[in-house]
Amino acid sequence: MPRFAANLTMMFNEHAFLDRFEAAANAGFDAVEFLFPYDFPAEAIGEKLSANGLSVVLFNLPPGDWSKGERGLAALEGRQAEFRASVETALSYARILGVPRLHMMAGIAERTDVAAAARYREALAHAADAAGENGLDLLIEPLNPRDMSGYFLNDFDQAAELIAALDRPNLKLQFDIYHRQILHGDMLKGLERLMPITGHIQTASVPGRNEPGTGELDDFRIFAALDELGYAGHIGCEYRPLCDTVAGLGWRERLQGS
Ligand SMILES: O=C(O)C(=O)[C@H](O)CO
Ligand SMILES: [Mg+2]
Repeated sequence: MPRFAANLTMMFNEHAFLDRFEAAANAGFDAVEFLFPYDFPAEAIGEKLSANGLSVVLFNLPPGDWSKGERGLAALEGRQAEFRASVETALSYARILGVPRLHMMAGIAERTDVAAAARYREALAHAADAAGENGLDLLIEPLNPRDMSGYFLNDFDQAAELIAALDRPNLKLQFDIYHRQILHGDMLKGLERLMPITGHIQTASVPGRNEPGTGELDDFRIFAALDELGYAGHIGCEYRPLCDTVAGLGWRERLQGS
């Protein structure tokens, strides 16, 4: 049976961020992920993890100024120094929190912009090497344009080609089932083909981005396929609950015995 990590950016929003750790543990999770820890000292988050017997399986590098629409610095012009500083910030949090992987967002840029593509590649190589020196994986995730308009990395083959070209053992794909379905479909074949380069999986129903089992896909068939493919990592529950988070967790009972 797959293991699930609660995404504390989307789930347990009934509570303030630092209180979501206890809520997730009380709801039976042993692992969490979140987008960004940087509003809080790493030590404060570390205390919440250890007090609640949780591990953190993923978070992102700082994305630039989110409130101004920035969604990563890597491909942006004139932001290389800031980008490199953001790698160091993420690594300092990673060392304290013990996370095994980081997601690097690409930024808003045209996919046909050759200079942006070169900046992104260079940033990726730098971040992957820095992560590798710390024993971490570095992940990239294609995002669909409905949720993230203008995002540079918006195609799973584009991601796979970059991972092959950069040829770093710790550079991997973040396979978000929700984005994959919106961008390409062909879910089971896509998982089978991309599993060798996949470092983390996330789930949400499509198109609502809610609890598994509430959308157009057979999410439970997909979870079974992940088992069959030998995926041993956590599946991040990156969904917006339709109701109270705990009341909406009934979908996990459908996994018993699967
Ligand atoms: O949006 C997603 O699916 C993510 O996982 C990113 O980390 C943040 O946008
Ligand atoms: Mg995701």
